[in-house]
Amino acid sequence: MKKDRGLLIVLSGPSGVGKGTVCAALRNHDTDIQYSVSATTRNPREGEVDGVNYFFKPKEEFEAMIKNNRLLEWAKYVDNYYGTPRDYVEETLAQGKDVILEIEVQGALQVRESFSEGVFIFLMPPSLKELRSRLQGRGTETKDLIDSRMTVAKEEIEMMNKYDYVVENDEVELAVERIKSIVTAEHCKKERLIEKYKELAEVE
Ligand SMILES: Nc1ncnc2c1ncn2[C@@H]1O[C@H](COP(=O)(O)OP(=O)(O)OP(=O)(O)O)[C@@H](O)[C@H]1O
Ligand SMILES: Nc1nc2c(ncn2[C@@H]2O[C@H](COP(=O)(O)O)[C@@H](O)[C@H]2O)c(=O)[nH]1
Repeated sequence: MKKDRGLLIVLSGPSGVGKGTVCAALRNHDTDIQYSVSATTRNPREGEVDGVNYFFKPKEEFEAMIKNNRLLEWAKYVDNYYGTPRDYVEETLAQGKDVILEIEVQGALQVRESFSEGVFIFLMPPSLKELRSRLQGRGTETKDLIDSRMTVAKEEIEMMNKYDYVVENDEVELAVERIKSIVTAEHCKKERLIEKYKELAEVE
């Protein structure tokens, strides 16, 4: 029997809302979701590992990836490039496995053009004050960079109506449960199942 394609899940939300934290918690649940590793030109943070957190690339190499169509989407975000390697996503979906992309809004809108059947989730902070406090608490950016990220955050929040679902990340485990429920519901959508059960509907 032909294997169904996996579901493409796009998780966006302002920097510091907790996308990485929620995805890390989701990995502790038995979901079989695969995680795409992005490429970026930004410098690694303390503890980040090349090939695990990101593929860290020099600008020229990233631009070559764009030119050679090796990215499913890419965007410039606060002075650095970020992008999703195409092959991993396409191969994993073709194997019937779900893939999650943790990306900002410009990239998500590009993905929407080629994967309209994907599920697009926007993670929301309880408030802007809490968002700033999470960014400050993470301690990975200077005050100026936090200000730049907060400016982009407000623009991104204005785009939440472009998404299929909005999930508040008030508590990590609650956000994880909400995302798991969305994924389960998407798997039960009739558009995904009509083809699979077509034969059962035929009269004997
Ligand atoms: N529900 C939550 N309550 C309190 N703190 C949280 C919550 N979720 C995440 N955090 C904290 O907020 C900070 C930012 O989280 P995280 O790095 O996961 O955000 P992000 O959205 O992935 O950011 P970026 O887009 O910059 O990669 C971290 O210090 C994390 O521990
Ligand atoms: N369009 C894309 N955005 C991405 C990708 N990988 C990460 N991101 C987003 O960039 C910002 C900043 O990330 P940080 O690690 O420097 O804090 C954040 O919103 C990420 O979600 C990608 O492949 N494409």
